[in-house]
Amino acid sequence: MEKFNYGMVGLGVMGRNLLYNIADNGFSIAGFDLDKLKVTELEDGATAGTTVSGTDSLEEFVAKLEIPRKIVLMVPAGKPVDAVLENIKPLLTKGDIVIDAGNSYFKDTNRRVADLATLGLHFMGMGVSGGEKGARFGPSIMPGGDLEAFHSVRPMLEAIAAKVNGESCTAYMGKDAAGHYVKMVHNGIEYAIMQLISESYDLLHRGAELSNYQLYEVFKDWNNGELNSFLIEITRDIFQQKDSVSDGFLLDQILDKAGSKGTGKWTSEEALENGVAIPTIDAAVASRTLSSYKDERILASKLYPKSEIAKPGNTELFVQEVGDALFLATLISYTQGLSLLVKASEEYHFEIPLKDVVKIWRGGCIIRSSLLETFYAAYTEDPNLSNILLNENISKLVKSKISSLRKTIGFATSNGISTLGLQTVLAYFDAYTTENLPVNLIQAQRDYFGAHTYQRKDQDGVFHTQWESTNH
Ligand SMILES: NC(=O)C1=CN([C@@H]2O[C@H](COP(=O)(O)OP(=O)(O)OC[C@H]3O[C@@H](n4cnc5c(N)ncnc54)[C@H](OP(=O)(O)O)[C@@H]3O)[C@@H](O)[C@H]2O)C=CC1
Ligand SMILES: O=C(CO)[C@H](O)[C@H](O)COP(=O)(O)O
Repeated sequence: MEKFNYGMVGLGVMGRNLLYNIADNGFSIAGFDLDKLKVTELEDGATAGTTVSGTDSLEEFVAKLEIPRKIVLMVPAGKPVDAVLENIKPLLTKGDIVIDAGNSYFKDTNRRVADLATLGLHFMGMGVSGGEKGARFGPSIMPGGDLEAFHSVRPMLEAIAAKVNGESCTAYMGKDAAGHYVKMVHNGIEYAIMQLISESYDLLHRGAELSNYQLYEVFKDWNNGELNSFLIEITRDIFQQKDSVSDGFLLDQILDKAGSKGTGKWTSEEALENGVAIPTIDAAVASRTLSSYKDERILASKLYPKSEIAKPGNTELFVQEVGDALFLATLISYTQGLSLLVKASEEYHFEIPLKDVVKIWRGGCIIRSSLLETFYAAYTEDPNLSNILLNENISKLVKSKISSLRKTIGFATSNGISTLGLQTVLAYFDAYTTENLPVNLIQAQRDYFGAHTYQRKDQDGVFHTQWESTNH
C-alpha cells in the first residue's frame, strides 16, 4: 500500500482544517484522533481527489506513514502533547520528525526537543495562526528549531501558508523553541490589539452613543483605510450580527467576562523575566482578569456611581480621533511585542529574524494588518532595529497621531470610561521618549533605606550616601 506523506494527530478545529489544507496542496495525509466520530467524518469532509485517511488506532496511523515519518501534532497545549508523545515515541524510528503546531509553552518545547533527541527523533515547535479559516485556506506559520527537519517540511509549509504579494507567510523563526516563542508574542500582541479595539468600541458606543449600525459603518471605513486589519474586519462584522434567540444584536447579549488560554499571561511573564517593558500587553491580560470580577463590579458600580457621560461636541471629529488613537496604540502594541522578541532572541540565542517575523505576520494570522507592511519596510532598511519607534518613517506616523491619543484619553478619563490599554500606550510612549525620567529619586530612596547605591551623571562609578534625616 502507498504510504502517506504526512500524519496529523488531533482532528479538532485546527488539526482537521490544517490536514485538509495539506491534502489540497497535493500531499497525502493520514489523521489520528482518539475521538471516533472525528475520524469517521474526516474523509467525508475532504476535497474530492485528495488523499486523506483517518484512524483512531495510533499503531495503524504510524504504520501508514512513509519514512522518515513527518507527523504534525494539533492537540491542546500541556499534558495532551506529553500524552501523545509518550504513546507515539515507542512506535517511531530514528530520523522521524514530530512537529508540535499547537500553542505550547516554549519551555515545554525545549524539554521535548531534548527528550526526543535522545531517541534520534527530530522535534520542532511551530506556531500556527489564523483560526479555523486560516488553517483551512492559509495560515501564518512560525516554525523553529531543528533546521534539518525544517528543510524537509519546508515545501509543504510554503504551499499551505497564506500568500502576500506572492510570498508565503512562513519562514524559519530561529533555533530551539523560537517558533513557539514568536507565536506566544504574536498572541500577546493579539491580546493588546483586541483590548484596544474593545476600548475604542466603548468610547464610541457609551461615550458618543453610536448604535451598532453606526459602529459597523465606522469600522467599515476604518478597515478601508490605514487601520485595515483582520481584527478590525471581524469587529465590523460582529456589529451587524443579529441574535438568533432574541431581538437585537448578538453582541449586546454576550456576557462581559473575557476568557483566556494562557499565551497572553506567558508573554507578560516572559517580559518581566527578561526586563522588557510591554505594559499594553500586561494591561490587556489584567483587563481580562478584571472582567472576570463581574459580581464585584456590579457591587462597586452601585457604591461608586459615575456621573453622566458628557457626549463629545463633534461626533465626526471624535470618531476620527479615536481611530487615530487606535492606530497609534496598535502600532505601539506591535512595538512592545517586537522589543520582547529582540531581547529574547539575545537571551535564549534564538536568532529570530525580525524582518521575517513581520513579513510572515502580514497575511494569514490574527494580527495581520496593513501596518505590518510599513514595519517590513523598516526592518528591510535596518534588520537590527532595536525598537520600531526609532525608525524615521514610523516616527512621522507616530507624530501625526499622538495628539489624538492624548485627546481620546482625556475624554475617557474625564468621563470615567476605563481605557487601561490606551493609557499604557501613552505612558509607554511618554516614558520611552523622555531623556530624563524621575527615577533619580527612586535611586535616592533605594540608597537612603537600603544602601543600594546609585550612579551619577557627572562621574563614573557607584556611590552611596549617608542620607541625613530631618526627623529630629
Ligand atoms: N482554535 C484556534 O483558533 C487556534 C488554536 N491553536 C492551538 O492549536 C491547538 C489545537 O487547538 P484546537 O484545534 O482549537 O483544539 P480542539 O480542542 O478543537 O482540538 C484538539 C483535538 O485534539 C484531540 N486530542 C486531545 N488529546 C489527544 C490525544 N492524546 N491524542 C489524540 N488526540 C487528542 C482532541 O480530542 P477530544 O476532543 O476527544 O479531546 C481534539 O480532537 C491548541 O494548542 C490551540 O491552542 C492555535 C491557533 C489557533
Ligand atoms: O492562538 C490563537 C490565535 O492566534 C488562539 O485563538 C488563541 O487560543 C486565543 O487565545 P485566548 O483563548 O487566550 O484568547
